[in-house]
Amino acid sequence: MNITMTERNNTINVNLSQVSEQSQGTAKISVRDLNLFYGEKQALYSLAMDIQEKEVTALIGPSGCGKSTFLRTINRMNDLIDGVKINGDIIIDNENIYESNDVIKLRTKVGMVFQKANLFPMSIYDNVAYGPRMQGIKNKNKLNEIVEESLRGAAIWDEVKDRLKTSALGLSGGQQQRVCIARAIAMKPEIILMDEPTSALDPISTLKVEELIANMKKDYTIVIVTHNMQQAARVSDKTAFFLNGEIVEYDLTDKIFSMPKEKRTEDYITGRFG
Ligand SMILES: Nc1ncnc2c1ncn2[C@@H]1O[C@H](COP(=O)(O)OP(=O)(O)OP(=O)(O)O)[C@@H](O)[C@H]1O
Repeated sequence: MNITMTERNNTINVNLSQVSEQSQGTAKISVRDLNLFYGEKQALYSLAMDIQEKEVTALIGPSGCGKSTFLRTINRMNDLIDGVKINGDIIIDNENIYESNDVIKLRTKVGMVFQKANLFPMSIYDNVAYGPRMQGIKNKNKLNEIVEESLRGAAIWDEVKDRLKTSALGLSGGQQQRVCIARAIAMKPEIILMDEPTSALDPISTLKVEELIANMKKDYTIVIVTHNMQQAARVSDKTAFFLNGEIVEYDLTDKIFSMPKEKRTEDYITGRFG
């Protein structure tokens, strides 16, 4: 850590009082004084937030403000980038993920869905069964069960059940994205990170994915980056507004969109910049 204990305790006290207003349910993810540097360039500044269990939390803000960078810290995807330095804490279920070396376990618990569907050039079935097979599950009936359950969970079973053995790349973009969600679900995660999951989709597919997200929150804690403010308003319980690597405001989505406390939030959501 780059900061002394005294400074650090002060920071934590300030941050805890900031987040206490937002905390209502159980925090699944607690972020404390999180800073991230790409080489010399700082991209995240002293972030603090509690993300509640089985809620949808949206991250909004203009391009380059650090939303995706922050999202990737939650399953340590930034560790794969050269020259990244991170300090501060992310606590998931009472465990500081940056103090544990079990990144595989973390990424099983914290699944991710990307902007563009990134299915493997293999069948729909094999795409969804890929992760469970890598975890050592070989039993055919068990795999069948996981594949069906995951595709149902991603609201795409009925559309693909008769073509499970055909190439996943033959599906439409919206269907591929729901198979990506099924692939994430197949790993039985508790948290699902979504980085602009509908930005490459048409409006109808977007609505399907949004409905899916709304249904999924009974089972999962979801954190979603979106550029689409209507989408944040439609799908999320809480919204964090990012600007220049900082969280300007984090609150109930209804409040952020109807009565933001900060002028900068208001300017952004009313389209004055970004
Ligand atoms: N791999 C990287 N190496 C160096 N700098 C990076 C890297 N990835 C992101 N950055 C920088 O970090 C800052 C935050 O980027 P990030 O992609 O997290 O923002 P964002 O809010 O998700 O943007 P967008 O909405 O455009 O996706 C930007 O200045 C970006 O240029």
